Amino acid sequence: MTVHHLRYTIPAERAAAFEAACAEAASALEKTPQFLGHDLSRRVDDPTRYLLTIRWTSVEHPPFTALADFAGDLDESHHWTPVGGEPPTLYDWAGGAPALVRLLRVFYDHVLQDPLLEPVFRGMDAHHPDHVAVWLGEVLGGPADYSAHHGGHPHMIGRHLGRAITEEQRRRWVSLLLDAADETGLPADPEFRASFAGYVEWGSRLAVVFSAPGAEASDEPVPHWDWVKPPWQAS
Ligand code: HEM
Repeated sequence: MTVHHLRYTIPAERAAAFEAACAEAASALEKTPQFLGHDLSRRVDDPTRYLLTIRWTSVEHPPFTALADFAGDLDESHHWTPVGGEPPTLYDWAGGAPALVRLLRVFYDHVLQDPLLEPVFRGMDAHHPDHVAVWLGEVLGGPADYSAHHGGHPHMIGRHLGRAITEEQRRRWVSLLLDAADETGLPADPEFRASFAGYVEWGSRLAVVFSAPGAEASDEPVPHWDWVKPPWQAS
């Protein structure tokens, strides 16, 4: 990960346009796999000074075309790298693609034996477990292969539309996945599991929302999930 700091001096009369351009740039960049997030701050003692912080996967990233009008207001633009090296992603910590494929295959074996979930997944695509492993890998900071080869977020959402998943089914899905994490030996440290369970809870609730009558597909990018409390900060 690279942290990109950009400092701007923007006169008060252009502040609203600048903030709007930053928001527009960020929403365009969210669709690119290199973008991990951003923050825009204003200096407490001088509101004409802005600090735009962008987290990228690497120094190779798309330009800020939406901010071209403010190029002359840019005081400084530098890339920063974390001291002590790159922190591991959740994907690396989990054991990468082999660990996720193992997890999802065991999980869907159990799903197909579960009376509540079997009807939902009856006749599912034989590649479904591996596709969900690719999805999960991208969410947890691994390669952006679901976006590149599997239709990205719109495809994933599309697979849930109209399924009317119940809360009881969602809970069972989550519970079986966490059981499979134990069964396949996913790291059991509290920090990893809290982060993993957090995503599964969030994602499964969105699956319910998108499966409800009247829900529509969206073209948002695949979400990125990060450590809730990194192990290197745990006391
Ligand atoms: C974090 C939660 C979830 C994630 C990350 C997830 C992920 C995915 C993905 C990536 C696909 C598309 C796979 C492909 O590209 O072929 C998919 C399809 C599907 N999901 Fe989910 N899902 C979640 C929750 C749920 C829940 C709670 C249910 C129901 C209880 C569900 C039911 C389905 C079904 C039935 C399909 C279509 C399977 C097929 O016929 O191929 N999902 N899911």
